[in-house]
Amino acid sequence: MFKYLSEITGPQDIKKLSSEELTVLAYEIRNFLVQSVSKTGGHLASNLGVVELTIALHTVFNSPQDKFIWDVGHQAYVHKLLTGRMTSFETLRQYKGLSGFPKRHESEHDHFDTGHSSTSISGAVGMAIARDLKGEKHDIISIIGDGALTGGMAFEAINFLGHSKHNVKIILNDNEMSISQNVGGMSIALNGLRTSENYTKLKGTTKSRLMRLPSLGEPIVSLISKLKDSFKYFVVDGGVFFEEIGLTYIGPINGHDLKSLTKHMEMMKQVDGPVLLHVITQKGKGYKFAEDAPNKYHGVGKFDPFTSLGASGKLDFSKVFGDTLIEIASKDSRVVAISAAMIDGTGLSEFATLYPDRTFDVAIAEQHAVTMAAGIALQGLKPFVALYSTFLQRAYDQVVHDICIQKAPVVLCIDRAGLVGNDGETHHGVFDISYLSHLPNMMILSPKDSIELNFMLKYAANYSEGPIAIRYPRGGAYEIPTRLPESLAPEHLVSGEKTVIIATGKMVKTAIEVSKQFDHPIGVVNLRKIKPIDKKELLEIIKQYDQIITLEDHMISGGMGECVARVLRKNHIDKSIYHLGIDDEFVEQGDMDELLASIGLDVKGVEKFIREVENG
Ligand SMILES: Cc1ncc(C[n+]2csc(CCOP(=O)(O)OP(=O)(O)O)c2C)c(N)n1
Ligand SMILES: CC(=O)[C@@H](O)[C@H](O)COP(=O)(O)O
Ligand SMILES: [Mg+2]
Repeated sequence: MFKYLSEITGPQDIKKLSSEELTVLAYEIRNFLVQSVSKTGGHLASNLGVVELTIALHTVFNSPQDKFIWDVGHQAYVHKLLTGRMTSFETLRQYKGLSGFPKRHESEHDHFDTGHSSTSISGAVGMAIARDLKGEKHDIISIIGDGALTGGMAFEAINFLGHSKHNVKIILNDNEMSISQNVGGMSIALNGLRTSENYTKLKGTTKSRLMRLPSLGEPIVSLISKLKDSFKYFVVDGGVFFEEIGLTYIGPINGHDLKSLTKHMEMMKQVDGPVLLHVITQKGKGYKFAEDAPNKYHGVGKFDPFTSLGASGKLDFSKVFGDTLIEIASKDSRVVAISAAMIDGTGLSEFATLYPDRTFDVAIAEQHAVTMAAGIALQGLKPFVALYSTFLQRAYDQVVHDICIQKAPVVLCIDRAGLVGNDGETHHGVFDISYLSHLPNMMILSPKDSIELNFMLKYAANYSEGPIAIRYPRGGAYEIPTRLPESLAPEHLVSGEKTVIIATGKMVKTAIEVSKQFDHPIGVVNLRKIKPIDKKELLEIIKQYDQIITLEDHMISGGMGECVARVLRKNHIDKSIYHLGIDDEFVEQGDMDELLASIGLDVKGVEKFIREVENG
């Protein structure tokens, strides 16, 4: 069915194909991607946009000697297909299956693991330094999107590269999209290049323009070094920003024109120094539904390829957050929302429509988001910063230095806390309690269900003593039928004997299920305020038990359990305490239930553990 694609075992097979055959290959790849991702879920739209770009890379460069670094890495599916991994696609993002991101352990063609944005240029510069010191000769190519280019790290790397002058190639894949519309001054500047008269003309005349260039190889090298100043305006009078900072700029070029891509990549190959090729692509290219709504097809679950994805409409914790914030903001004009390129994912879309002047999407700039929130808070407004747990890792120092030390009353709304599932180790939010709980002035809340999340957000809106972090999980929201929350003190949900489980967040639900598996009652406590722990109330509850099991989908080290153990130690309570959570390992990808089972945090695993403890 896939005449050319099925025959590709590695880049050497692509190099044998004629330009006509490569065009058919591109068509087959798009077909394959839509069919395959519709069965597994995955990052579709970005990959549809880089089909020709990736074919051209593998035609011009020699992987694995030449090394590609894919920024974020969610767009590396085509690269995986062209490097012998086609048959693994049925396991994409599944437990033990093909990763949705580049993985060094997966292939000799993957050289740098990614998942978080804006790391590729720094990684490439590092590899170039090593190459040069070792006296090796090969190319290192960072492929970075216009969204990822908004991240501070990318600027830091370009700043360094502009003066270090290492031979690093950067392909800027500009599709005008982050997950949603890309935002920011850089995005406006790129738009200037895209819409420049020369590029508009060039789109139709690439061929004739290129014909006027000298043939590739030595002549172009000398042309570049002799005519550096005119070369920088080679295609359009643009790219000045990159040029002034010290990079050679080529572009913009049409990223769906294979011939043009190949010629310009050959050209950039000749440049001995930092060079950026600006490629214009369309996110979702070739699949109408994704072209029309690239944000909906950025990351998808399983879908029917013949019908459009419906609006999800499902009530997840992000939606509970967004809806509650709208309710709060309607009564409190101090409330503003901040997102770092994740308006949709964090449930802020509706808020942004209702309150455009009070919504700030700062692009992929978590550090800036946090410090900006401190500035807003210290001037008497109430910023709610919605970030995924894993991406807040970027802004650790800003949380310490700008929020905690100044006691800025910022609300950190930490979405995707705990395991996230198929994105795997780069995306699990399993470190936030550790990196927040040791910070003076920080309060950490962790709702057991959607009712508690609503309650905590309202509590945070009225709290002005300092920062509050509220962590909640990825996925469907639910309510556990208990009393409505009146306070944040530990909640003794199930009374038991001998053994009590102290759980937090979504693991409270698991603990309740576990307690039902026993003939004798097992106690359950909902520790919804992790820091500071209301020790009087907690000690009062646990005095009736002999042993304590703490349960969290977070690292054990620095996690909730260790916070509880510290309270016991400080108060000279000598009871057995066991911690269930994630041990000293990165948890891989997979469906959530599978992952929880694999690390013993499902109902069965916790039950087994308690039986072992109880039976000595
Ligand atoms: C530090 C960080 N923040 C947020 C994200 C979430 N994220 C993943 S892809 C993406 C958009 C990237 O846009 P771009 O680089 O232009 O690639 P495209 O999807 O357009 O191909 C975002 C915000 C991330 N991976 N890393
Ligand atoms: C690649 C990336 O970082 C995001 O696209 C991420 O995969 C989104 O995760 P959610 O599906 O949880 O929003
Ligand atoms: Mg983009």
